[in-house]
Amino acid sequence: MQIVADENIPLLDEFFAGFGPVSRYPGRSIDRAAVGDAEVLLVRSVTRVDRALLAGSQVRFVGTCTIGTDHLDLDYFKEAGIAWSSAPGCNARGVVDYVLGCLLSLAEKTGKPLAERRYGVVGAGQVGARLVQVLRGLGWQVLVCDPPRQVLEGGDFVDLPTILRECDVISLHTPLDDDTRHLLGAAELAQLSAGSWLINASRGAVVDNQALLAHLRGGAELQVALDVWEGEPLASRDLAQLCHIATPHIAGYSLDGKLRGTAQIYQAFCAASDLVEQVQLADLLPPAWLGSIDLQSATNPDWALAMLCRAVYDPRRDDADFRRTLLGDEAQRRAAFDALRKHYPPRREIDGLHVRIQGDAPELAKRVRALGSTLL
Ligand SMILES: NC(=O)C1=CN([C@@H]2O[C@H](COP(=O)(O)OP(=O)(O)OC[C@H]3O[C@@H](n4cnc5c(N)ncnc54)[C@H](O)[C@@H]3O)[C@@H](O)[C@H]2O)C=CC1
Ligand SMILES: O=C(O)C(=O)[C@H](O)COP(=O)(O)O
Repeated sequence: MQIVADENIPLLDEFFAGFGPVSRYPGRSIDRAAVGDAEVLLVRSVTRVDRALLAGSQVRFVGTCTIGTDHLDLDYFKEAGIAWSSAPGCNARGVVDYVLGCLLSLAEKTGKPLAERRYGVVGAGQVGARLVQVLRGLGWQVLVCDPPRQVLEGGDFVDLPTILRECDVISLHTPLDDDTRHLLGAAELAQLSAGSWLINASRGAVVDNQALLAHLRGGAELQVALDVWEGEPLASRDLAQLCHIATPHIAGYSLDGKLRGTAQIYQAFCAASDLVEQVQLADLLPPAWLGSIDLQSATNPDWALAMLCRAVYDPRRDDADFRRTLLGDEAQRRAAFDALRKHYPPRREIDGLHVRIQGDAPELAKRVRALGSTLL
């Protein structure tokens, strides 16, 4: 069985070489010629997989080692009888860690205490629901907008206009589809109150980038963190320069998340092919890099929160790396966007931390638990 795969999928050999030869290509170069006689196609988010790519091919299974599926033509897969799988939730924690890092940085820039903000999470699936759990665990006020879940479950959801009106921090975590394309356009941006913060780590086109640029150029009092861009790998330089945090679509790039993505596709492929799984992610995942962290009971809880998050991940490093690439011409900027992603340094996840508190410190313990870290 021949397998064609994006070269940026980690652990390809460990999980897939047992099934047949694996040919690797840059994701944006996977075309009909590359697919050739392959029966299995393994991609990331940058390969559009549709009729144009697959019609007449031997491909019977498509796996995307990502959460998002907007690059897949699922209607065509159904029509053509092609089995497929994404990797739901694989890198959700990485995105939560990214948002936490953005919040810490925004709080420092603006001097606004995080506990006094009201958070609006738009899209409460694998990423959004985890984020809500962390924010509420910290004792912060959170409103949640998720119309599909609201229809199914009822419960404590609000609509988008309420989020725009009542929240001063908005974090977007919807898929990209016909309903969410430009979910935030000029009209919605105009409803944000002065001093708001906007974070988008979903897909670029969930926010109308031109409208956002015009809004910021018009002097809006809005702080923005963008990980995703319309037109990737070419991000708007003008927009990036007006953002407080600008990164090249790496929010979910934790090492654990990437490896989980491959493992989930392997599991889905085995299930679709009636094969018994032979490889376990637990045997391949490196051990935690930080031993336990000891905190004294007198430690300032807010300092501890920032220290624990940043001990694992700080998006300001990714922002700095990305910002240095913005001066190039368009071809250089496209290449740099992909290169930063291809050579992304490994990072772990905040909930992998083990923290010991010396003495009784309920506020400290609350923060450690809220982060999902283990309290020893
Ligand atoms: N920047 C990055 O590195 C990453 C980005 N993503 C993006 O984040 C998106 C969300 O990821 P997950 O939470 O894992 O997906 P998910 O599918 O688990 O959850 C999405 C949620 O959005 C809700 N939703 C759908 N339409 C909505 C609307 N119009 N308004 C509000 N909510 C709506 C759904 O009901 C669902 O609960 C992915 O589709 C992907 O595009 C995911 C991982 C990493
Ligand atoms: O999982 C998703 O969805 C994402 O957005 C991934 O972080 C995208 O990673 P690549 O597939 O673009 O490497």
